[in-house]
Amino acid sequence: MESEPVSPISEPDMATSIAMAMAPSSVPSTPPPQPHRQPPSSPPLPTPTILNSPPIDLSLYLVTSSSLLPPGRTLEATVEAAIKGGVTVVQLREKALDTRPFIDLARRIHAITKSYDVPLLINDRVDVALAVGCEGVHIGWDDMDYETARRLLGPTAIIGLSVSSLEQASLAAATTCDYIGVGPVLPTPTKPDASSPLFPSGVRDILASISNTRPLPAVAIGGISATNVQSIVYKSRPHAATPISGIAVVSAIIASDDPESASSDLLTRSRNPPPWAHPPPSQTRIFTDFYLPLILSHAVTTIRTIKEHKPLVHHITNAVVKPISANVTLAVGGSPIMSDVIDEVASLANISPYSGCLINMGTSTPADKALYAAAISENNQAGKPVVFDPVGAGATGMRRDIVTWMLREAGYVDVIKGNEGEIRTVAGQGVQMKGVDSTEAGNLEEMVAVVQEVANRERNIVILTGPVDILSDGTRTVLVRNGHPLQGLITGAGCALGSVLCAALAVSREDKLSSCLAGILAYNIAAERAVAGSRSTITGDVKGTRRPGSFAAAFLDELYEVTEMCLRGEETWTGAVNLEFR
Ligand SMILES: Cc1ncc(COP(=O)(O)OP(=O)(O)O)c(N)n1
Ligand SMILES: Cc1nc(C(=O)O)sc1CCOP(=O)(O)O
Repeated sequence: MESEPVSPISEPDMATSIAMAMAPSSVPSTPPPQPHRQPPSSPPLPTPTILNSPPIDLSLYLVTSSSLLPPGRTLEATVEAAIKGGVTVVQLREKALDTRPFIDLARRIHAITKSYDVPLLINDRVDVALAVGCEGVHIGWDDMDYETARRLLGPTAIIGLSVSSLEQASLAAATTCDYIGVGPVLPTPTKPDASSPLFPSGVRDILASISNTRPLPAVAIGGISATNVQSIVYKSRPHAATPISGIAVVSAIIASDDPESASSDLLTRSRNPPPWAHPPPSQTRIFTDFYLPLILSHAVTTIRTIKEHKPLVHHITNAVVKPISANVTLAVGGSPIMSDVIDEVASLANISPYSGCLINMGTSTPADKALYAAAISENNQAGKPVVFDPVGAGATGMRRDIVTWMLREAGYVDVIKGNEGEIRTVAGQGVQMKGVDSTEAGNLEEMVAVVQEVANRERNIVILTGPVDILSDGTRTVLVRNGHPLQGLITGAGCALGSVLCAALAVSREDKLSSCLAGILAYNIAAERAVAGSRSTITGDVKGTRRPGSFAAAFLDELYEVTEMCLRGEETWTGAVNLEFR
């Protein structure tokens, strides 16, 4: 995250005494040690007549709430520990305090923040900020209006505004405020009167909406913790617009028994790209017809790597498809394990350098959410891929709720794979599925647009399976016109594709779209070969089929054959590939 310089404030001079009171504090001659903090990026302002505030480092913004302190801890000790851990701004937000004790507490906290050269802002109360002489305030839309606050506090004070909607973003951008607090990102018990959660995609829309008028420095706030911070920072980053400058938290630091470690952990995670992040487009394969030979050659290499590394595929899947999923995983060279035990997910995510987790919602109940959350979190932290199959997503309200929760709150899934009805549901369209099978038959161009939209929103890979499979990472899109209708007549053939995708990503994640394409191609060409009949490299037989029962067996055989060819470096099977790049 980059720290944005604050725009010049062109207010007229204010009453000197007020401005003096709000001038940034001077740095003590011998500041205490600051293990995680960088030196201030510009010297403190000598007089209040200078109209430019120094840049504020919003990287890790602590908002206080004494009511959340663990028993025996003081706010003073917590704030100091948090600053030592890397907090760059402190906001005193003490809703229960009357004016006199609020000012007393603010003076004590300011003495600490000043000694570390960290700005102290006061929540809502311009009068308290003036009384204490701290660096500024944070105000919402029910508090004193911005222009009055600016007039009282003077041009050099830091003033932040809350933003919960596009409308508030545009109002804030029309002021000379120094930053915005955008939230709540997720539901949070810390602020029961907060408006509806924005989720990372809402934060992204807000940042994008002001990017052409006034790209204000922004912190995301609400429900942010060590486990979700990377996902929030990653997913909230807009394309071609300034990303958030930092994160603001209350409970993740204030309620911690070790606020110094909690702060340094949050700062490290928020600054470092998550292990599952997409590489920039310049580092991924170019998807055009010209590069087809390279794309196919890479597909062969990916499948060969599955055979070589035998990745563990942790299936959290429905009972109906477990046998075919295990058989398909074995046929492509992976190692399947079926486990729905929450206590095992951490071990399974870390058991091997080559592993991944497939979450299939076929027979989900709300009680499974804890298992899904743990599996996603452990695999995210281990940098292992998660493939999500939202089976029957549009069939019932319960399934829709699980899907919404999975994508908004549970963490990051690398791939969402589903049929048309499922992907439309994930996109937020009010599709009513009759069961797990898609009854939609939309226009291809529109389906391509839906896939691209969800991939952009989730910043992951989205795969819509059907007569034509559509894959996209939001930037590159490819249509696969391979496969056979008999695949639709075998229970679990769709679900078991998730096993292959997971195995491919477990061994090759530098370009996730290419890895998924490799898995789909091997899978669909195997289906075509099962119907057409091919000469077995093992027995020499040629035997095709047009009936589902024998197709199931022939399909497994061909999947094995195709992937064994890859192991030998043979690319002939790719001659049947039929792709269209968009
Ligand atoms: C950094 C930051 N962003 C938003 C808020 C919310 O402020 P507000 O809308 O004034 O609500 P209360 O905090 O007063 O409940 C904030 N405090 N800090
Ligand atoms: C103070 C505040 N403002 C919010 C907003 O959406 O404007 S959410 C919030 C509370 C954030 O607390 P926690 O980090 O414990 O979830």
